[in-house]
Amino acid sequence: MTTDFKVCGLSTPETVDAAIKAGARYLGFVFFPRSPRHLTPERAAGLIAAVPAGIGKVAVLVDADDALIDAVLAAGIDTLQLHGHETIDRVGGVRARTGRPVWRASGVATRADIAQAIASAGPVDRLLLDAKAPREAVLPGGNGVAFDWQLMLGVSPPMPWGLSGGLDAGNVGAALAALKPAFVDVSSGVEDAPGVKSVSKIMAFANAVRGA
Ligand SMILES: O=C(O)c1ccccc1N[C@@H]1O[C@H](COP(=O)(O)O)[C@@H](O)[C@H]1O
Repeated sequence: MTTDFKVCGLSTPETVDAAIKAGARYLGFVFFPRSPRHLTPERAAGLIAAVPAGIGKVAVLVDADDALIDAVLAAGIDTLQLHGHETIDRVGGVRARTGRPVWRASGVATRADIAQAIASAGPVDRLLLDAKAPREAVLPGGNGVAFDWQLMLGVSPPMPWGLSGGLDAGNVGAALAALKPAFVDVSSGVEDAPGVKSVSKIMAFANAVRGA
């Protein structure tokens, strides 16, 4: 069975279409002005309108307020990926208020980070383990950096979890074989430049996931 994958940071009709044709289970849209992948809810609505039922439309949010969350849901988003410093109470509050699936993303650089990510995830539907952002990074994610996957050996999070950070067509097979996450998430690894997605790299990533 093929592992589910998400293509994140989509911003054009062509690349949304490519991700759908490649078999992505989730499409990610970033609502964070400092990101080169940032979209307004209005622009996202135009892209989401073309997505068939059955494919998840995930908003990547960083410490978003309720007004932005309501705007992205109105744009057609169905799943909320919280990628900032949201507390357990905030995660639970967003889930209770919206009734939508919530994913909690956490940065990993050490085994202690993984334990902390699990302990502080709150009532999430999925946990997304991403590489901790480099000190000089402007973004909390989407930096194309992987963490040391050996840190996950022997760790079995009690909730469905996904792997992200620095994945691409060349390494995702090894990641899947070693860690067996419920899903994988890619952004920089299917780009020609920050924010510029590549149709051929999306296809190559999908083939690598299927071949794993
Ligand atoms: O992609 C972004 O611009 C972004 C901005 C703010 C928070 C998260 C972001 N992306 C997420 O980062 C990971 C890993 O991305 P990459 O493959 O290493 O580039 C992924 O979960 C994206 O959803």
